[in-house]
Amino acid sequence: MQFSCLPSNPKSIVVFPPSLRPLGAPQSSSTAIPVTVVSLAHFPATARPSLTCQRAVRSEMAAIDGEGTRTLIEYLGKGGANVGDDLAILVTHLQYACKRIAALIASPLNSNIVGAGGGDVGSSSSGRDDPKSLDIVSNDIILSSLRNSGKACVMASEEDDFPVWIADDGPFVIVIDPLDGSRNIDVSIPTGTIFGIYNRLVELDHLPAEEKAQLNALQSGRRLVAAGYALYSSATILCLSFGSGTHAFTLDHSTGDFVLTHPFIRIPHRGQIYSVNDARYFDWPCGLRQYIDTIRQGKGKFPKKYSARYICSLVADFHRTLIYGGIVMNPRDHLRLVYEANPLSFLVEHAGGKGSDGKTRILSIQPVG
Ligand SMILES: O=P(O)(O)OC[C@H]1O[C@](O)(COP(=O)(O)O)[C@@H](O)[C@@H]1O
Repeated sequence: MQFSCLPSNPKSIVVFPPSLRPLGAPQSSSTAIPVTVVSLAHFPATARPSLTCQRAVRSEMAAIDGEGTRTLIEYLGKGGANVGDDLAILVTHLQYACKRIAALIASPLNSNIVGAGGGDVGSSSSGRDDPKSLDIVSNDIILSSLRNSGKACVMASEEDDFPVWIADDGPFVIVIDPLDGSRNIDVSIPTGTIFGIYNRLVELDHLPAEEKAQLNALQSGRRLVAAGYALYSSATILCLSFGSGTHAFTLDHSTGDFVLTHPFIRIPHRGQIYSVNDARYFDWPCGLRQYIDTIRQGKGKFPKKYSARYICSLVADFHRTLIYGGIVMNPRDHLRLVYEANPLSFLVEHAGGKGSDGKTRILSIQPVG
């Protein structure tokens, strides 16, 4: 890991390093990677949004300025981001699934289900009447929504061993972690759903379902059409990007609508918070130890001492970093490129930040398995 290349006074950052992969382990969808989120100033001009994209953003902003409250459904339509009918329908089904998961997590009845911390449940070897974990129930909710949408060809989920082929004519590929952070659910710590959306690769249509499901799910993050997360916390937030800005919607429980509350999020140029599991300090490479030591003593170019915040729930730690700035990272080997790092990197890049493994742009890493 090359943390020596990080500035000693980083702007806002998210990091998950690859060199902590077990030796010889392939870089794959199940591989952890470092992610760095830095301000737009750190991008070369060529990596900045194109003029066409900037024009689309300006007209979208004008549309938002001219109106009051805007719901997600309105935002998706012709007067808003105008994402196209297929994508609008898909996202409508996904947001419904997220609302069902939010309700499930908050329900007193979910003790009949089992938190992911509750041991080995819901596995295929269990009996039919065994309780399922909330992860598995969330996975089922998402799959059924995608089937109902008619717009998904494949769902690749962190919960499934293999991607599930849904429909030959579904235009979109969905990669998803249905319930991240669920280890903490029994103590009501925030959790989240993370997803990415790709176009179906029509050139693979002739292949057997299993093969085309795999290959469609292994697209590079650069090909993402959209990405998002739902944060299940004191408020339920749905944060989305369709490639022109990153926007967050808050669930209004009185109407059941997601309302646009954070249009065009810009990650602050500089934050004062670092977020990492400090207990692993002695496992970190020395570059990372030096970097954290420097910022927490206020010895970088930015003279203030950074504070630590670590919820141990990726969506919650990421969301705080997106809004307040700073750096969030996981230098261990258990966050996934396909389901977690790619969608979050897409979101942070469209908010003016950066996702890195310490030396490489996350979105440029080709998943291999
Ligand atoms: O134990 P660590 O290294 O602090 O990891 C915590 C991270 O693991 C996660 O719980 C994800 O783990 P899973 O992918 O196994 O659900 C994240 O939400 C969190 O950021």
